[in-house]
Amino acid sequence: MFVLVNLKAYPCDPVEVATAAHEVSESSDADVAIAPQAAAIETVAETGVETWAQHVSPNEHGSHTGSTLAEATAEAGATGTLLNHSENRLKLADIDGSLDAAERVDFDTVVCANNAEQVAAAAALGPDAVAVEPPELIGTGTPVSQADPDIVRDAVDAAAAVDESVDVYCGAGISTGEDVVAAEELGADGVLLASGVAKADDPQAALEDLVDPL
Ligand SMILES: O=C(CO)COP(=O)(O)O
Repeated sequence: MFVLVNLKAYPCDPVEVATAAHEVSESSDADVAIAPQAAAIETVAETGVETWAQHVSPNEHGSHTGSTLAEATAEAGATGTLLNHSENRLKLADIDGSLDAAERVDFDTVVCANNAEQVAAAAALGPDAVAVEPPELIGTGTPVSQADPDIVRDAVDAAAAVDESVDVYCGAGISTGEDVVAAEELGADGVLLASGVAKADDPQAALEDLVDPL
């Protein structure tokens, strides 16, 4: 299972979380990656953990003040990017443009979506993976696999109907190893989570618990 920890804009120590994630990834069957704030990509990548951007712009080098370029995040050490997170929704054309930008630097890509219909649309754009995250469950601690497992099943079917090669992750409310196993049993290839690790008193223990049953 792929475990992608999105640090959002939480006030955690990204290097502490990344160091723990690297250790847990090395000593378990899970692949754990961290998506920190853009400004922390370099220090996070230096820990050796797989490092992702939370977003990249469709823009290339040029007069684009405020843009987070795929090229800049790649130079800092990122190897993948989230796109269209529910807290940073994009227009369809911008998702497509950002996927092109990600392709320029050979990034892995995950396009987030709220439901199966959006998963199908996102899968049609050709990312490596889509992630279904019902916004109403984000940050609640109630996992989508428990609140409405059909959301995950339907997302898996919707992505496969469009493109079998697109992986499906699920997220929202995931914080325990039991939640990760439930996601796997529903057909997900990975999980996307945030507060269960970024807001934990002991991020290393939270990460160990997440991958323990895998
Ligand atoms: O938005 C999420 C991951 O990108 C999910 O957040 P939580 O894990 O805090 O519910």
